[in-house]
Amino acid sequence: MRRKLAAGNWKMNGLCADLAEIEALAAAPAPTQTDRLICPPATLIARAARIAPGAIAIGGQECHAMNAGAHTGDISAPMLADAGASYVILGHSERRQDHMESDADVRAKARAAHEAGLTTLICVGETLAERDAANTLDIIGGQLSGSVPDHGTGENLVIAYEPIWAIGTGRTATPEQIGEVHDFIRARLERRFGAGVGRSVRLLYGGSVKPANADTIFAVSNVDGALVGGASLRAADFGAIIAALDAS
Ligand SMILES: O=C(CO)COP(=O)(O)O
Repeated sequence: MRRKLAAGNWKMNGLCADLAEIEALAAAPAPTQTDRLICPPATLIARAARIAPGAIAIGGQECHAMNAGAHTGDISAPMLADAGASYVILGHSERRQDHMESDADVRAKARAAHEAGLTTLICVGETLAERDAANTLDIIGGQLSGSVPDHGTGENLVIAYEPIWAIGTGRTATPEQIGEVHDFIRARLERRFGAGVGRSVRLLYGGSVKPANADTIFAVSNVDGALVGGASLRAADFGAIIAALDAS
């Protein structure tokens, strides 16, 4: 059985004082079937990783495809691992848009991350125009084949479906929309990697997940957890989402 995963993406939010939110999560009763992950800004990774090792995993939000070199401002996968991260988010739509990251870039970064021992959380998702043109599954299929490296395993690969129109908008995809895409991703992974690996990769939904809609989302087939933005910044909200996932 796949363990559930509640992942928080703090994006460009969080100062040292906000580490108290991770401390508050760590002080709450631990879920039994759910892994917890926080991806704070890179400046906080090393300190965050010392708060609750083994209980709350810490991840980066991006890494470079090279391990070291003349790349001012970038962070490599071995650096993330060295700071205490065990996961990294790759191919988030904000990175694809703001930094023009292509599927090939994401794939190269994922390869470097796996070599550094990190679990990659690879994001895919369509724009509203693509959905309205009935291209959603084609777009997701293309992003999966382009972004996910061949050597992924059930242990080091997580896929997050984040419809771009649902991120930070308060507009959540319907259970039918989420189910259709998650079933499609599962089928694609099984076809490409075989049933063993394909069935063990965890699939997360992301896009305006809140305590109020968590139960509905976690009841959808092939939803193994959530990648949460805004509602992961406060322990009270993220804790409620974790509890809903653990009980689902
Ligand atoms: O992009 C997201 C997580 O990676 C979702 O963000 P929100 O939960 O703020 O919509």
